[in-house]
Amino acid sequence: MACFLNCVRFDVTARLTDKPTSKEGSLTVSGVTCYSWDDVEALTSNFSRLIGSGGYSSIYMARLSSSSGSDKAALKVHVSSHRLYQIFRVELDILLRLQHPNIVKLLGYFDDSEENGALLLEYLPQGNLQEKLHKNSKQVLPWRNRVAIALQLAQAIEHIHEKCSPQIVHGDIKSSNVLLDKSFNCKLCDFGSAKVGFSSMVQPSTTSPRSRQVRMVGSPGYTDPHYLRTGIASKKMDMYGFGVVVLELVSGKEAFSGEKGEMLVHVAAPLIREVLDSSGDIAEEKVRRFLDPRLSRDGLDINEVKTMVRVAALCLGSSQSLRPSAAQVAETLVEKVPSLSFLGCGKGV
Ligand SMILES: Nc1ncnc2c1ncn2[C@@H]1O[C@H](COP(=O)(O)OP(=O)(O)OP(=O)(O)O)[C@@H](O)[C@H]1O
Repeated sequence: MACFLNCVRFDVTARLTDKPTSKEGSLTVSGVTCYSWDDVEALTSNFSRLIGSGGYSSIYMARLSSSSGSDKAALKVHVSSHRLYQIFRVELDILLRLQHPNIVKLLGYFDDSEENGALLLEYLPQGNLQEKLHKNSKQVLPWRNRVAIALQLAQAIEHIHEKCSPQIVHGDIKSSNVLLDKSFNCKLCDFGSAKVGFSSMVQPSTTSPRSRQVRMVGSPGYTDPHYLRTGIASKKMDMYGFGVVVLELVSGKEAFSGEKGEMLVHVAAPLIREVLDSSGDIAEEKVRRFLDPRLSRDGLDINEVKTMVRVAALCLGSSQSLRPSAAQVAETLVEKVPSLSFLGCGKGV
């Protein structure tokens, strides 16, 4: 278990490239603990339970001892490589400065300063949104949770885009990067592709083809065509990914179906065009046809579904400058989706 040898203040305004001041033993800085590799092995009972995996990492169940017993946590171990170590550092540096109810909380980390790194994160028992929507057919995510997730994701994005300094572009908004707590609240995770700084547009920080290959290659079905053309990351690229997630929430369809070789943005293209070409009004019958057939129609307000489709369409527009900001999206949802009143933020019916 971690032993607390020291306690120092960590300057959260320090440059993102700054490293923590000590690697010897466990060190707690602003509530975040720096662990040794022995600690990591103990926390995960020697990596005995894998709970998730991604392109660059494996995620293991961890247990932290507390006064009431042991609390669950998730340990994200990055693939050991000098090249991929940079991705770990980006994610660590960003999570060290982010605190938001809808962003996954960093509890601790291991860093050998060369090629190995691991992040200890709060454990989210409902897993990721992609699995919840597309892989678990028995438990259908109710409509009000879907709109709540859309709002909370918009608020998380608004936080990184507007409310922290320096500002952050996430760079990989997708449903598998939205984790869910026991009440299905959204927690945005995976900041390994993020870009930091600048106001609205962020050039790739390195231009060598090798490093660009590692960073921000995008996920099928979610990548902004503007980014694919220019290689320039921007806040509006996050809004594009957000638009795809909203389409998934409404339709229950995957962003990219490997089986059909089909992208959701293409399936939804006629609907999106209709929203963008008209003043925003969409035929109810088309919206109903697009809606997830597993959702109960009882008491479902079709105007809320229209609002969600409209929001998605605006985020997916080809002109980046016309896409709404996360703050505008959050405002629209609060204004026009009465179901959100259960969160204490909607306008109510
Ligand atoms: N804190 C957590 N609690 C529960 N499950 C988690 C947690 N963090 C990650 N996971 C699971 O592991 C998966 C992969 O996590 P994450 O996206 O952070 O890894 P990655 O290697 O960065 O993935 P990517 O391929 O998207 O870059 C998540 O989709 C989720 O299912």
